[in-house]
Amino acid sequence: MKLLVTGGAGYIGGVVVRLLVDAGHDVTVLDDLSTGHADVVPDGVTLHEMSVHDVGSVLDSSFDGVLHFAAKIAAGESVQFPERHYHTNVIGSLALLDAVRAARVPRLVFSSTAAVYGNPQEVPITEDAVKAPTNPYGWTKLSVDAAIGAECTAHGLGAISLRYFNVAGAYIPAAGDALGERHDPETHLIPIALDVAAGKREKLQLFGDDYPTPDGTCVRDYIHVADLAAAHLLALDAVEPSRHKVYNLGNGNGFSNRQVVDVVREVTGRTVPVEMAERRAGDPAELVASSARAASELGWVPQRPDLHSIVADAWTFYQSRG
Ligand SMILES: NC(=O)c1ccc[n+]([C@@H]2O[C@H](COP(=O)([O-])OP(=O)(O)OC[C@H]3O[C@@H](n4cnc5c(N)ncnc54)[C@H](O)[C@@H]3O)[C@@H](O)[C@H]2O)c1
Ligand SMILES: O=c1ccn([C@@H]2O[C@H](COP(=O)(O)OP(=O)(O)O[C@H]3O[C@H](CO)[C@@H](O)[C@H](O)[C@H]3O)[C@@H](O)[C@H]2O)c(=O)[nH]1
Repeated sequence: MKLLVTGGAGYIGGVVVRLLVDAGHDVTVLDDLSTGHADVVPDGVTLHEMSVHDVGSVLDSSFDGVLHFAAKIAAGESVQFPERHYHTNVIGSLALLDAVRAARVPRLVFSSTAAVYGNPQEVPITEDAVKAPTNPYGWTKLSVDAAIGAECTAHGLGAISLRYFNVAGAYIPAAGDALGERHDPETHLIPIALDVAAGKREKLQLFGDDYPTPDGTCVRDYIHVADLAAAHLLALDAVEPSRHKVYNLGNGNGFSNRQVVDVVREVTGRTVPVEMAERRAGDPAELVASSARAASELGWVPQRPDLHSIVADAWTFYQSRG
């Protein structure tokens, strides 16, 4: 298939691009490089360095599908600067839908998120659970999911929203460069804890220990970036015209922030000094996925569900970067 990948120079999009190219697809990347890196895009893949707001100048009827990763991603930032998230995630995605409609592109795979659920009434969270985001980031993704659903009904688009839980680890291929998280500034728990383990930061601040969880810190479900990326290829094949399908992607195992730090200590063999800090505004207490629907309908089976292997791959990548 001829595919456009927005955000394909980013952490997750970059791994998906690699898998798509390996599977023989003809891939084009659109990315403004605001958080991504041009060197992630493989040789032979065209990179349009531009904003998703201008995607109409790139997309034409020769494309068979779009995978839409380009977004602002940090939930905490979205509380402080909601306008950034609405501008990129909502207005940018609406520009994409306009371009998809104009060019009659038949397939869309969208990066949605566990953040659409907010504080769940039950865990694990199924796709039918109540959606009550606790931060603007989650609201932007929920509103785009709704816009995509309406687009499919009205105009025949076939789309899949993949609701990722916490993506972590690195893609370590047998040949070629490894791909991992390179956000600047970094906001995610695991790469920050690795920075501390490596001595690049003095200590890790843990945001809140008074949540209604077993040890008081937030609980998340970590999914290996390579497992997550594999789901996108399955999704491309599962798209059906005029339908919008939604799948949660996680391992179904919750780890508290303290437990994550313990795993980082075990994997690295280093000390990770921790300092308790205030809650980070907008954080839900617990996000753990039921991915039963993705298993039964997409045939998706994570190959690296163990948090130790996820952190070990992140650490291998971290060390490879010196
Ligand atoms: N990382 C996670 O744990 C996680 C979890 C759930 C959902 N997601 C979603 O997955 C997607 C990818 O996340 P990621 O972790 O790879 O983040 P990332 O920041 O590494 O990648 C996002 C990419 O989009 C690009 N981009 C941002 N704004 C753009 C714009 N206006 N126009 C064009 N390109 C733009 C960036 O340069 C970057 O390359 C996002 O949509 C995010 O919301 C991520
Ligand atoms: O220095 C830090 C960084 C994070 N945390 C905590 O660690 C947990 C996980 O935070 P983080 O790694 O920032 O991820 P989330 O805020 O859970 O969000 C990620 O996972 C969501 C899906 O669950 C995605 O939608 C988001 O895009 C992605 O950033 C939260 O309780 C944070 O408060 C700390 O305590 N200290």
